[in-house]
Amino acid sequence: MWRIWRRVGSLSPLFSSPKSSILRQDLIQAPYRLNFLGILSTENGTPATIGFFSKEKTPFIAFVLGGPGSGKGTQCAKIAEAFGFTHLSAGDLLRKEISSNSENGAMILATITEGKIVPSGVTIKLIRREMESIENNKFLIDGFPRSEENRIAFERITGVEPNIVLFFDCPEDEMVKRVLGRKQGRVDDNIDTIKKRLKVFAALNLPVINHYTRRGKVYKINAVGTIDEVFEKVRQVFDDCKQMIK
Ligand SMILES: Nc1ncnc2c1ncn2[C@@H]1O[C@H](COP(=O)(O)OP(=O)(O)OP(=O)(O)O)[C@@H](O)[C@H]1O
Ligand SMILES: Nc1ccn([C@H]2C[C@H](O)[C@@H](COP(=O)(O)O)O2)c(=O)n1
Ligand SMILES: [Mg+2]
Repeated sequence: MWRIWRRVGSLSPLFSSPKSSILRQDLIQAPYRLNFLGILSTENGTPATIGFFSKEKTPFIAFVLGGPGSGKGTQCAKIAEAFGFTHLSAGDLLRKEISSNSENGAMILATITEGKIVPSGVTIKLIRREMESIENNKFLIDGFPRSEENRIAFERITGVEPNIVLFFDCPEDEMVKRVLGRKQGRVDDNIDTIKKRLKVFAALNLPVINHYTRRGKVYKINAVGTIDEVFEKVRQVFDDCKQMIK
């Protein structure tokens, strides 16, 4: 089983307050603490790593990034069908939390309505829960990481980096047009929130894409064109990566 949650490295004793994050309660069985960014650290403040996966069974992970309305969800559905991936949308998982009246529902709703980013611990917990419950070794993680804080927290907690990162590059006016035309009743599909989301994308998500570009992991796809035209470019990426995908 690749779904083995194991501890990597030796870590110092926990000191914590009782009202702690979901991360510590649910992800952490051993003596760690969270720093002010919500990132695990040891007692002396150095980042700690807890692996999600056993080495032999680490899944193939593709992060799927792009601005609001760039077509991430649309293309992920097609990739999942054509290449047998499980599609996990961070936004969909957060919306499900809102509709299930979970303890974080109100906070998530307020954050999404403002076009801001939900704390990493909350989102990673939801992603982890899905990855644990699904028997697949190929995951598309859509809309995550949205910020360097998301990215660093995920890498520290899982001990892995994505195998590849798809970046759907789309002009802002096209993204606005698509989001306003979506008509799925999303609280954030209005012009005021879209403007905020575009700003958050440029300020917080582009640095993540730049980081993975430096790591040689980014496949930048021009998202302009019909859905099928864009998918042909995506298909080429996955065909080229076939050897890497178990
Ligand atoms: N290539 C395309 N051409 C025209 N419309 C598209 C294209 N791709 C997706 N759309 C439409 O644009 C809208 C937004 O697409 P989608 O939901 O896939 O974007 P997204 O990147 O997941 O956005 P968000 O980050 O807001 O979830 C949908 O209504 C979708 O049908
Ligand atoms: N990693 C994430 C992903 C999503 N969110 C919040 C903020 C987004 O505006 C909203 C909708 O996501 P989408 O469906 O557009 O991918 O969900 C977040 O806080 N952190
Ligand atoms: Mg989406």
